[in-house]
Amino acid sequence: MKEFIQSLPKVELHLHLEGTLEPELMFELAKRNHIDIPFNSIAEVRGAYSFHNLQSFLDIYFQGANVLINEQDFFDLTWAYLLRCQDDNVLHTEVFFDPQTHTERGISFETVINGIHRALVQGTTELGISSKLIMCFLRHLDEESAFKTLQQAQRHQDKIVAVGLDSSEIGHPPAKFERVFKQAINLGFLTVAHAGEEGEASNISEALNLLKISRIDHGVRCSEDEELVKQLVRERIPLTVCPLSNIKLKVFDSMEQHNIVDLLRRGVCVTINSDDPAYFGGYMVNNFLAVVNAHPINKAEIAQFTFNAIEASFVNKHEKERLRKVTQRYLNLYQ
Ligand SMILES: Nc1ncnc2[nH]cnc12
Ligand SMILES: [Zn+2]
Repeated sequence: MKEFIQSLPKVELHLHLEGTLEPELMFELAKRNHIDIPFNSIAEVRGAYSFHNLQSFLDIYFQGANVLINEQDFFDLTWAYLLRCQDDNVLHTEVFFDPQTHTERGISFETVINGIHRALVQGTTELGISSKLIMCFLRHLDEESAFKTLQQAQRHQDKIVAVGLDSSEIGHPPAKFERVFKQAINLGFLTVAHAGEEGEASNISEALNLLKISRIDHGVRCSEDEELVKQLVRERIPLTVCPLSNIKLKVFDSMEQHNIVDLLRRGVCVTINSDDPAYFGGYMVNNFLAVVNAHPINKAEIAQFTFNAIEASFVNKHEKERLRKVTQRYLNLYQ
């Protein structure tokens, strides 16, 4: 099964570039940019990655991002992630970045996006990995800051396909950003949002109704509302689920208790993603393996995660068809 998962074609739809900052690169960038970090060794960094909820992770995640200063740093971060995609046979990826994490520290929007974009283009030409970029608003910041960020993004609309919403869910419901999302949609951006990760199921409905999102990031707490699950199935609304993240942040007590396989079998368009792999114990293959090791599941069901991700992706219908064919051929050969 391990070999089947390793070579299975994959599509990732929920990945924070800032969450791919491995301790080794953190040290290298800290040295290069003369930034003090509160760790003496890579082992010490990894030792600090023990979280009891989303906020305890976010505190460390924002601190880690302080080593990213120059355009080349954002290139190196993104390129290192794309090499992991190559290792895990990820054919297409749709990645988040949080501009406010950087602009709030005085780094220009251009420095961030130009470094990321250059790596994504190189990923397509040199590695054959296609990608889309999604700009997330930090929901713990105010509406004014989100509007300002949206304005900065307008000059780069050729590089950004959608806007999203991340950071602390509790206390910052989707309604807080209804007007920002309305403007983003008017400008031509697609929309997604983190909802129902730590926050309750009503956040999912609110994000669907007020923010007009194309897919829900996490959304695992939908199980608490039977009518909502039926709606997700009926309308094929995708959930970008992040199994290892959910265990690390104590959304579920164990992988055996995770609801992803149950949702899959009920017909929800669930997908497997790595969220912040440098912090949560691994990239796509590790997330697939963690699910499969905890839940008896056959190869057709495992491949369904890829078919769902293709369906939920923002690529055009010809590209979807191509990815479906590649995946079906693989399944036919190895089933
Ligand atoms: N899992 C997560 N939830 C909310 N915001 C995030 N930012 C990075 N990872 C996140
Ligand atoms: Zn996330």
